[in-house]
Formats: sequence, structure tokens, C-alpha cells
Amino acid sequence: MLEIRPTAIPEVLELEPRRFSDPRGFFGETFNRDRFREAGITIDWMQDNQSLSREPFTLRGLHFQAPPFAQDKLVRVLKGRVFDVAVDIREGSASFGQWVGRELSAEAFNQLLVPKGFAHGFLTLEADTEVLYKVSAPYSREHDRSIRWDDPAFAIDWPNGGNAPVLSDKDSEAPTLAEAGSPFSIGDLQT
Ligand SMILES: Cc1cn([C@H]2C[C@H](O)[C@@H](COP(=O)(O)OP(=O)(O)O[C@H]3O[C@@H](C)C(=O)[C@@H](O)[C@H]3O)O2)c(=O)[nH]c1=O
Repeated sequence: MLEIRPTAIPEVLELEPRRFSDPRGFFGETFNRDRFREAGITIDWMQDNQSLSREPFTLRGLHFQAPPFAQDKLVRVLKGRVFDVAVDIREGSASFGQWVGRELSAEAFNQLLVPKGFAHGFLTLEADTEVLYKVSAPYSREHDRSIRWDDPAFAIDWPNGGNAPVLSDKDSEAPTLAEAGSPFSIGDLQT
């Protein structure tokens, strides 16, 4: 019913709900609390967010909210395709500074679970791409943080084919993680 694929960073998961296809199209449960709990994912989702990015190579990220408004995110694509990235910014983590990237698409019907303590961003690969994601804490403008998408400390291999990404003003002025500092430590997140 729910396929869960591990990634190189064990806390980041790729999920693929089952689809039932018929001549009309398909049906699938994109979130089922009991199935998630059976799989050990007990996150209490709080808010759903949707964004539309008109231009291909629009890049939103890298974002996180500082505690006590840190968010887990469950990301999927309604239309189009993105390259979705989670970067471990938990001080003291064995994978600190490492990133996981997955192509998510309406076609593939896959999702990425990005836990608290990770910065998140995505690059759209098609025009008019719509992304829908659940978050486990409410939005707080005061706790919202942006880190440079091309922070050299992460060396994320964005598939932008040399195109300059379309960025918000906030994201184009974002600091590196070294400049901003991380509010997360692995010890705090494990308790
Ligand atoms: C994220 C968010 C934004 N907003 C408002 C603030 C602002 O006026 C407008 C656009 O916000 P942003 O420019 O931050 O939107 P965006 O750049 O799409 O931000 C999102 O990027 C992805 C990668 C994430 O991981 C999300 O958590 C979020 O940070 O929407 C809310 O009201 N609630 C929210 O939860």
C-alpha cells in the first residue's frame, strides 16, 4: 500500500503510495495516518502548503524554520517535476552538510520526507510545476530561514543544466550556513 525507500541519509525517506489505475485514470491515498503509523512515521501533520512555479528552473530554497517552529515536511508534486533536496544541518550529525536529492513528479507519484533539522529546497524541471507538502509545525515568519542554494559547503548537484535559477529576493540574498549558523543539534532533536 505504501512503499518506503531509504536514502543515503537514513532519516530522509522516499515514499510511494499505491495507485489503482482504471480506464478513468487512477486513485491513490496520498496520506493515510494509520499506514504511516504502521511504517513508524508518527509525525503530527499540521498544515498543507501548495506552490506554483511558472518558470522551469525556479529554485525555492534552501529553507527551514528554527525551533520551536522546526518542521518535518512531506513533499509531492501535483503537476510537473522537481529535483527535491534535503540537507542535514544538525550539528554533530554523522551526515552534517550532506544532502539527498530525488526527482519527484506527478507521473512517478513519489514523495520525500524531509525531517526537522534539514534544510529543504527544490528546483522545478518543467513550466507550471505545482508542489504540495505537509508540514508538522505552523508557519512562523520570525523563525523562517533561508540558506544559499549554492552554498559551497554542500556542493549540491542541481540539475539546472547551467541555467541561472529563478529565485525570490529573499533566496538570492541568503547567507551560507557557515555565515548564518545552524540552530539544530543532533542531541536536541533526539530528545
Ligand atoms: C512558507 C509560507 C509562506 N507564507 C507566505 C510568506 C510570503 O509572503 C509568501 C511566500 O513565502 P516564501 O517566499 O517563503 O515561499 P517559498 O519560497 O515557496 O517557501 C517554501 O519553500 C520550500 C522549499 C519550503 O521548504 C517551505 O517550507 C517554504 O519555505 O507566503 C505563508 O503565509 N505561510 C507559509 O507557510
